[in-house]
Amino acid sequence: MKAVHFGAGNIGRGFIGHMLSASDYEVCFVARNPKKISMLQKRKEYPITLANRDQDTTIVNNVTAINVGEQDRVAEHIASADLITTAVGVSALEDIAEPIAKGIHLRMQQRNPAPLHIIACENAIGGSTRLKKRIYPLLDEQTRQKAERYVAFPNAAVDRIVPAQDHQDPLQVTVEPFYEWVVHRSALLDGFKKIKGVHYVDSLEPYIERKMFTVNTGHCVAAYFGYLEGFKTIRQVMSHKPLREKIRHVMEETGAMLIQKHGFDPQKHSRYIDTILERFANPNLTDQVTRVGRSPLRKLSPYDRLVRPAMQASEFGIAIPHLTSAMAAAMLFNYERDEEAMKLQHMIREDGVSAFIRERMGIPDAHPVHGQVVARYEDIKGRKEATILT
Ligand SMILES: NC(=O)C1=CN([C@@H]2O[C@H](COP(=O)(O)OP(=O)(O)OC[C@H]3O[C@@H](n4cnc5c(N)ncnc54)[C@H](O)[C@@H]3O)[C@@H](O)[C@H]2O)C=CC1
Ligand SMILES: O=P(O)(O)OC[C@H]1O[C@](O)(CO)[C@@H](O)[C@@H]1O
Repeated sequence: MKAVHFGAGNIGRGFIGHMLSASDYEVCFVARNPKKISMLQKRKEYPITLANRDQDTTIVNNVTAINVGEQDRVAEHIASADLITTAVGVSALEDIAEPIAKGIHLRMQQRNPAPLHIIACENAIGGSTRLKKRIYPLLDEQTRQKAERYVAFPNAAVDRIVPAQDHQDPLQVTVEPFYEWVVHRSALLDGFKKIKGVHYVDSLEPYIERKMFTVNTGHCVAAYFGYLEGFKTIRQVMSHKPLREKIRHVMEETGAMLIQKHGFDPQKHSRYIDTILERFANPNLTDQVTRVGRSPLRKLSPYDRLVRPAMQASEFGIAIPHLTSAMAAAMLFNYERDEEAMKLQHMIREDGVSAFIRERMGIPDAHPVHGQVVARYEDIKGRKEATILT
């Protein structure tokens, strides 16, 4: 069985490539970095190290790579593949739609009757559906009709912390031991080769919401609160007891919503939060707050990890003082090397906080969450300025 994976970055190599190879898929990375591509082509393997006490290392084999710019070669690989996966970042899905569309077109021309599954492994709700919406307009009507029968886009939730890193061997990647990959089973076509270790479910929403609004909410909140306090790494943030408590409170607020919406057992959910806090604090992993807080415009968008749980909690009448503080902290993330952070600061300077919350976060002026976020923003900003002045 053959898989084509877009993005040979941290999650691509450290999670998806590893899982696919362990399930006897031949994996071809479609990547951008010429040095990594050439090394993958020559070596056909790379090491991954677990961030545990013994730093256990395993070799991922049966892999190769091609450059995303070689569109004909990419199309040929897609025409004969069984599975396409992606880990390029949600915003880059639009960039890979065209090469995938060309591959599907060639595949249909070649009358390959085998099912093709396309799974976006990104931090987003409905990532594969979003990718499909980018690909379909690029297909002609006949190819689109065939794709409806032979190509499936199951949504998925992926969870494994893989920080940005630099090793002597550019292919090496250190990952946390924990992982969870959940795939929407009902969207699978007959003939799909199961990936070992993947959890297949008929209803994905409870899983993806639990993951996004606990792990991803908690993690980015650790980054934004930590950044405001001047911490560099998530480990430092987690060692600061008052901040760790604040992060837990945010996760308890999203948890109250998740428990009410999906009927999760409160005690089990509390243990889930504990496990996640321990994962953030992993002493064998160094993760920068600026990586975990990256792309704040995306993280503050209406369907992402901050606004979406806040709006749902509000509908259930759940108080969210900590979550609204976290949203305000995200709006104060002004890391100069993050393009989105700079854009965010520019927007707030130009149009004001209220317009940002309305236009970019999708929270109308009259909604109670709107006023709460404005108040928290002014409060945190005021306190920060007072600290700088004293
Ligand atoms: N790192 C983590 O802990 C986790 C990340 N994710 C998600 O996985 C995705 C990837 O994240 P990371 O691996 O951390 O980022 P990364 O920056 O390490 O990897 C992304 C890779 O995609 C490549 N890429 C971007 N555009 C491309 C294109 N058009 N064609 C081919 N390759 C392209 C980049 O060159 C890079 O190597 C994101 O959506 C992220 O939210 C999900 C769970 C955990
Ligand atoms: O690209 P994003 O959304 O910042 O994703 C990275 C986040 O996902 C996580 O892996 C959690 O699944 C964290 O490592 C990190 O905070």
